[in-house]
Amino acid sequence: MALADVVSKLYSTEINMMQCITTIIAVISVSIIVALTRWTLGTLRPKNFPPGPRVTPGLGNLLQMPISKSYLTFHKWYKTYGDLVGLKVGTANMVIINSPEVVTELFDKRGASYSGRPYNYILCNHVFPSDGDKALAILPYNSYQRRLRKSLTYILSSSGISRVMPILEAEAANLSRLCLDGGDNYVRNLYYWSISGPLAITCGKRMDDLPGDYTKAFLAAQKALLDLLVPGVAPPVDVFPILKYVPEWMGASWKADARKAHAMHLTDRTMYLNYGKEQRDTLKKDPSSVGFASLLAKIMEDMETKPGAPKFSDVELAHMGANITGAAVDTTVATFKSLMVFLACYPEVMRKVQAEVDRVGNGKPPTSDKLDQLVYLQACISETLRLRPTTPSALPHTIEKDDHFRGYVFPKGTTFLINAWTMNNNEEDYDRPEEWVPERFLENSYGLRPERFAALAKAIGATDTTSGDKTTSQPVSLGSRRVLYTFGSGRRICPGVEFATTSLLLAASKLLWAYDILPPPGGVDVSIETGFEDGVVIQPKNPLIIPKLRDDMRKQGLMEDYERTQAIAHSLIP
Ligand code: HEM
Repeated sequence: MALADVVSKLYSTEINMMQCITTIIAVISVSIIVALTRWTLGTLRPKNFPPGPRVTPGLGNLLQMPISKSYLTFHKWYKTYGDLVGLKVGTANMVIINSPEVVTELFDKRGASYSGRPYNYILCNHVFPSDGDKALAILPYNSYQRRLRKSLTYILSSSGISRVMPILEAEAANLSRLCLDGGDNYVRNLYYWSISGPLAITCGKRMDDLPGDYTKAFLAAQKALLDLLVPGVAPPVDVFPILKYVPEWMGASWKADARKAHAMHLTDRTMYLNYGKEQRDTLKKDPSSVGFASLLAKIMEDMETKPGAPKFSDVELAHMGANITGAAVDTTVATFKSLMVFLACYPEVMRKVQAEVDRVGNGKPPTSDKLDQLVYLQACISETLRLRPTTPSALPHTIEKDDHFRGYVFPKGTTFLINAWTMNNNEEDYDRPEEWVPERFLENSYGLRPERFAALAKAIGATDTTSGDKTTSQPVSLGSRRVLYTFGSGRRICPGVEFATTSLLLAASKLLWAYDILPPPGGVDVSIETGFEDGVVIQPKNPLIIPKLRDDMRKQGLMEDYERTQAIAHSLIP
């Protein structure tokens, strides 16, 4: 080949290469422009979407999204925009619901569509990566979620609560005994109490039989998980999916954190499964040796003996036990801490509660069969859940298909938040909503302004039976309106409502029978801005109240109550 031919060939190859590179660059540039344009358009407010703060193209409302005490910002937005506030979180659509009527219409009446959960990439892919390996609270609304939830009725329905009541009572009596340390280990004791009930009823193991540092291990695992949910701490991979691909060595340390959380939770739920199997084996060998079959042992028995019983894999059973405890502990402890702080802050209310528990207990700590007589204490718990709703925005729900409401359009996949904070602070509904006034729940079972309650009752044709003796107010249903929205609503409403309120009533009544609740040395701060933590649940920054024995006779009374209830619990779970 002549030199000229070689040069010309090389030259034309170079031209081809150049053309090729230019084409690739052009294709990449066009793809980036298309992707950016689509992203930017996706961050704009959809047509007929509820009003909300102005969006920034490319970011939506991300710049305005609060990362701390979000409910306070949501409340300001409610005052500007009303019952429904529409937001763009990146390209995702979010609607905040601020009124009970809208919650009823959407979550309750249209529950079949409004019961999904947003997909959380970190939890679903890294912490709980395999199928069936998912906490109930994050499962999509599907047949497995429904089967799992239904199985909980064995311990969480009204009859389930009666079944587990002796165990809950024993754990409440134990909390009173632990407080004989004068409050030195108050927070640790609260966790011990709140873990012990769910643990015993799900897998048939008492806390006393576990290694001494289990509370610590449990809390470390909870923290590892919750840290991955706190905005600002965890990276927003659901908003910017590209962040998923950032390798660990380039700063994506959340991947290591998620692995750690996965390992800790795997150890925990394996423990539940093994204890459940242990109890099932014991029951098989000698059914009379155990008085109470735990949730896991009962499901295993049903799977073995009843042909049509729902089937669960070992992974699913392990999750079931551990998840119940996980969902119960932080919420119950936070509510209890808030209740005690309010009682310490309002000694006159504490005295009224003590008068009630003394009357009901008749010389002893109140027993579980008298809980319905603790009307004033129940009012204090309801008022605490109103003023400091433990989960102020509940958990998000999503819709599977487009929907229309009041002229608005909600595109498929929109996330909805119940803004319990705003509903609980609504001035039209509540007299002096910013104050802790348990008496409002004696006026009527909803704690509403009397005239508001009467108007709502009239509107649905209900009869007010609360007039007369205010200390024995009869619950009057206001149709489908819930007393409070702190536990969410619709088909994903907290299944542990009765368990939580029963545990709180038991523990608080026994504690107040035995102790005065004194404020910590520096006093209590009940201001939401300065006195309460900024986290996944609302709880006091300084919960360290001082339980002071009312008199020495009460020590004897609480010890007798402890021994009596322990003997019963021990006969149920030896
Ligand atoms: C004061 C205590 C508690 C509060 C404030 C609370 C609050 C909530 C809220 C707001 C939800 C989401 C509801 C929704 O999506 O509409 C929820 C879900 C859940 N709660 Fe509770 N909870 C408490 C105690 C408990 C207890 C004691 C248990 C178990 C014994 C429990 C088990 C669950 C479970 C399993 C879910 C997930 C339900 C599902 O996704 O279908 N909770 N809770």
